[in-house]
Amino acid sequence: MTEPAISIQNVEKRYPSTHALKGVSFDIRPGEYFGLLGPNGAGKSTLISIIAGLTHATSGNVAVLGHDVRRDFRQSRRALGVVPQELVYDPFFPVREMLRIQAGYFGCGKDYWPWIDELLERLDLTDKAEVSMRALSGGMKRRVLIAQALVHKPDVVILDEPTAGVDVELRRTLWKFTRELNEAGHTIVLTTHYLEEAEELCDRIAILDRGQLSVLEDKRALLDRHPYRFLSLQLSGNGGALPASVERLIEDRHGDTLELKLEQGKDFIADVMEAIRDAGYRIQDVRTREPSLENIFVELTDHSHDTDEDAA
Ligand SMILES: Nc1ncnc2c1ncn2[C@@H]1O[C@H](COP(=O)(O)OP(=O)(O)OP(=O)(O)O)[C@@H](O)[C@H]1O
Repeated sequence: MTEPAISIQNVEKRYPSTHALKGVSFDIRPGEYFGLLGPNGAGKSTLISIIAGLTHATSGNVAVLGHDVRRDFRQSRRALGVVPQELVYDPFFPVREMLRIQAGYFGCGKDYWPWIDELLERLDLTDKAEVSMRALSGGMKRRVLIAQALVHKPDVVILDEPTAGVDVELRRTLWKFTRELNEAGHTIVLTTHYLEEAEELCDRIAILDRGQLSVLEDKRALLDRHPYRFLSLQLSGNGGALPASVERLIEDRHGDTLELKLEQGKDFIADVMEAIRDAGYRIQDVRTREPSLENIFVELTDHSHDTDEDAA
């Protein structure tokens, strides 16, 4: 069997006041584009820190391409490129020099310089190569961070919210670039709060929720497993009260528009429209929409109906 890109077995992490990871196990397969999602405080950053060897798990095992992150730290770290959430850099070095130094930390010498120039090119940084970090804009610094994580051509790349606060153009550049890296054989792990990003890019999705794995599934299967669709109806006319059969489907109303959620095989568009016409309205416009990953995520991580016991 092929070695997992990342293997996570029974990982627990306890901080003095928080049980951040409560026994998490899953494998990330080589070559996949993997989405690690979860609400704030779910434990994503803690798990990434453990994978990167920056924090130790309280118990459990993690390996990158078969290298245990504690016992074989150097090899596991060498196989990994982590694009961090926060900007950390030395302000005085010019960009290209800084990247060459960074490559040196991984034992990568001059034969990696052409790759560094390629990274600069792909991230639109070539004309900034001689500029010092402190003179770059926030978006440019973020591009450098990505280059920095990739200087040693790691097999596995972790992107921890790479597009938080970046403009649309850079976001597009990054999407394209990471997809190309993935096509070239790199395993990509993406954490993001932009669910449309995960929906667009990822093959499989894991959702961490309060320190536990609540979902691990192919994206397509996850989307298909939620068999409902949204119906948006624009009404006119002075009709009366809508029947209960329609009222119970209403998710939102704004102006003359009703947003309804219909379960496949149970609620039928034709029946709904007929009931609305019978109530004395004209239907001016009809739109339907499939659920997005965002809708599913909200549904799966909504704890508003939980009891206190569930949270413990
Ligand atoms: N160094 C630390 N010391 C104590 N508690 C911590 C520490 N780091 C994280 N925690 C706690 O562990 C839990 C998980 O936090 P973590 O940052 O891993 O979540 P996250 O899923 O990355 O959240 P976000 O999406 O907000 O970044 C939280 O309750 C957090 O307060």
